[in-house]
Amino acid sequence: MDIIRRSSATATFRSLRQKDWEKISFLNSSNATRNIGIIAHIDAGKTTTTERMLYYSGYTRRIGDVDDGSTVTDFLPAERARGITIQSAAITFNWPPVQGEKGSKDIPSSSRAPGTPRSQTPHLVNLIDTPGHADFTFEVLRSLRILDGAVCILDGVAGVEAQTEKVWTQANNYRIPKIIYVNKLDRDGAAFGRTVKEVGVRLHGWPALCQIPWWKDGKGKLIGVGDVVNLRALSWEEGGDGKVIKSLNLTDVDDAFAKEIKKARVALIEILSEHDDEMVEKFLEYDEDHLAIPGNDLTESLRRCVLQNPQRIIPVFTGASFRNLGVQPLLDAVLDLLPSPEERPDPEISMGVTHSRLNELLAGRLALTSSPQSSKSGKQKTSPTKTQKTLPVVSNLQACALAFKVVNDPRRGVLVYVRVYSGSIDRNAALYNTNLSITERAPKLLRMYASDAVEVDSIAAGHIGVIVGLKYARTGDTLIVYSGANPKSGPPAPLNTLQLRPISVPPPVFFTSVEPNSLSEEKLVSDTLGLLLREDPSLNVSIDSESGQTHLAGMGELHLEIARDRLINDFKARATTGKIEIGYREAILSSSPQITEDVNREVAGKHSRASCTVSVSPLDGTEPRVIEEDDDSTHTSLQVESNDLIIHHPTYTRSGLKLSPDSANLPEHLPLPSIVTALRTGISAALSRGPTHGFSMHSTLVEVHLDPAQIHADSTPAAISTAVRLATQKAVKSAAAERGTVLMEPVMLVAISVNEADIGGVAHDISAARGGQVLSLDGEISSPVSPSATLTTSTSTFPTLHTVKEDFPPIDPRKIYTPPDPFASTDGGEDDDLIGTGSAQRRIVARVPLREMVGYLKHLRSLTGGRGTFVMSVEGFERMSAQRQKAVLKELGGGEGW
Ligand SMILES: Nc1nc2c(ncn2[C@@H]2O[C@H](COP(=O)(O)OP(=O)(O)OP(=O)(O)O)[C@@H](O)[C@H]2O)c(=O)[nH]1
Repeated sequence: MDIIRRSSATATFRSLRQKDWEKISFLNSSNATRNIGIIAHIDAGKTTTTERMLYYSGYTRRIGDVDDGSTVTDFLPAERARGITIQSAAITFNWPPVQGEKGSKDIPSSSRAPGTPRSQTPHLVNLIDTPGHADFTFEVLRSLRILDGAVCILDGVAGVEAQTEKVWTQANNYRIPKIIYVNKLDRDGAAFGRTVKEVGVRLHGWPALCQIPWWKDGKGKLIGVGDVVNLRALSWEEGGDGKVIKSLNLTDVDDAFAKEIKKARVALIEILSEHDDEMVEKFLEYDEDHLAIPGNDLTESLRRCVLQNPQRIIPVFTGASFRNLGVQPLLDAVLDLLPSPEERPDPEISMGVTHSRLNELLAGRLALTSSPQSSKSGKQKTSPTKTQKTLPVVSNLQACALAFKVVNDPRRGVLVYVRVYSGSIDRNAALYNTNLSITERAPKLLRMYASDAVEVDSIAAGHIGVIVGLKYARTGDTLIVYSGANPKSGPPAPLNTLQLRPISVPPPVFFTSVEPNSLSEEKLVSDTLGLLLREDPSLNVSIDSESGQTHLAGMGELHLEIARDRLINDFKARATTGKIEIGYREAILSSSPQITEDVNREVAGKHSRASCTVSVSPLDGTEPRVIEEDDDSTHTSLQVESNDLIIHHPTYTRSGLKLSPDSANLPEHLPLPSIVTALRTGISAALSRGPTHGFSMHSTLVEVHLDPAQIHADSTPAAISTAVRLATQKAVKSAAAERGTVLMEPVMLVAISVNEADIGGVAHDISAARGGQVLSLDGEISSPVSPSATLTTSTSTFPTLHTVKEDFPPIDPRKIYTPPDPFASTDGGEDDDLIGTGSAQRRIVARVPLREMVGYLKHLRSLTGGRGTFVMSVEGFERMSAQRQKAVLKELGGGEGW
């Protein structure tokens, strides 16, 4: 029997000083780095597992506990109070632990002996802990896009839950290699086998069991795991901190367990051979002896399979983090099986209408292809390639990074977490923000260990770090360093529009009012709201032009509750917030004539004037959302939330060139891009309040006809915004006077998991009592979206529910090997049948108006004896019937608006 001590015994990671860090230079190489996320259903044990990772890697001296609020990663007061993770915490540690302090000779070498796994040499792990609650899906998404790999934690009692499926699908969309950790196997009712079969059926991949649970005498007490890859058993001392692991040969464990490990080994080789030719060769090389192939060959084969796209093999590990059992081998698996930044696909970029890949750009091989878009006339046009001739020197592009998270730290100020994709960001570098078109300096750079930090001089490609001192950068912004750029005007076009993997922000569906308690509080409240928006772009702040009231809108009730908590408890803003309500939208039904509005007035002692001509018309949901354009187009199209905006500038190209020497000039201080920004601001304000009920406008096409003669030498952006706002308001009113407006309501795509016995009652309740439309039972979409529905915004965050079948053919659970479950009431065969037919647990997918889903969890629980769960995301907005509209208006106060 061997004792394995894969945890820090002497030095803590934190105790390494800056100069020691520099000495461990291999840790800075990106192939010794893992940027990993932990994804799972709420309460599966992400935070509990992360705390153990920090402890075993030597970063913490005691294990934090979710239940007594002492964890490192859930560090927001609101998170600690609720025991859930709200904000992704990015933390860095190394694994296996660096044992030497002060850069001594104890620091191991980076070189790996042939035939040994990667986990034998120290790596730098950047771990992103993502929230599990559905309201924070956006938070999960923006973390996902910077990850190179993910560990998906499952609750071994509950199995694969609805939220897990959703996040898994999202991770598939980003092509993120994943491994699974089945947690909580110490609990009564733990069902490893059933969970593994659910992985196959619901996550559409073949589970490759790298470990199986070791139950004492085959009964329900978990004492360790069987290591299928290395043919050994690992045990942890009961009640200990888990640092010491005993490794036993198969001859030293009871026969039944040894036999099961061998059975699992055969199954593992079989499944790998189906997906990896090299494994077939190994199998033949070792005379078709499943037990003779060395463990490291299996690890290499697993790695190749995990990196395949699409990923069909899902390595499975197991344990009980709360009992300090199973976490170190999981960390080894992160290094052994998940990719380094260098092994990831070239990141997607966009520059204006061009879509390409970052390394293509850097290598000067930019393929300038536009995303397929159609014109309003429906005609397809081939993509332009003209930008090539104007492409500036790319070798001056010294760094390209994505700000994936902004956090206001009470001690350090605003922290901007970045993932660097190329080059390196050095201290004091001038960062050009391509979303905001501004340059900011990066005065201080940090590497974060949850709430602790080490200052560094630079953050290199492949790494995650923090920039302190940026005043404007927001979550989701792309930051570039371009040598020789003028700090005012930024890098040359089109590099100044370079964006890394942009994600679309779903429309907020709930809102609340925020009222400062006194005039003197107004500034703090507005600054704090500004900061909340920098942190979380899925929040939205608007000011009702009539009542002057501030509205804070978000994705869900919990989302807004947390924002409210942050505002009042964390930032100590003195404000009163209203009830959380559904954010309906208002739409016009007919078009307006062209309306011109002149502004000619004194503002702050300065004379300013501008005119604008605007018309509006309804979008009926069948119109394409974006019209094709290139730098030579004589219009600019933009989207203002769910409304389209087209600015016609017949005498100028989109890039600001005058088409004929005879056409009127634009004033020098107002180039076309500044005018477009001013127009957008004014139109956005006008559309934030509908003419009849005061809800913001939806499905409106606003067309501005820009005549340079209307922009004068004394015009200002503010005057242009005001003129266009007034003109749009008048145009909307005129359209509403013709045929009125209609209310639109958010409609959710809902996935409900229930037991077989409850399916009829729940489906009936959805369609009869809640006006929902059942789309599928068990993931089979019976009918697409209702043809009568006016869905003008499709924002579903799990659209692949519709495509799962074609991407991944169904997996027959009878073909998945699993060891017996100690708590199983039926034998394995019957259980297989249950899972295969979906009789064990059924899933209903439906479209339901959000209004009918408020308080649904409680109702579902009562319908299903507490067993039903559901997830939902916004699918779009739909016009309401006259009857529903009447009911809603009555509820809101007699149809007089608010
Ligand atoms: N019995 C048992 N309980 C566990 C285990 N792991 C976690 N728990 C408990 O499960 C609950 C949820 O654990 P968390 O670690 O907060 O789960 P999470 O996935 O981070 O949850 P969110 O942050 O809300 O997304 C806590 O009460 C933990 O103590 C385990 O291995 N065994």
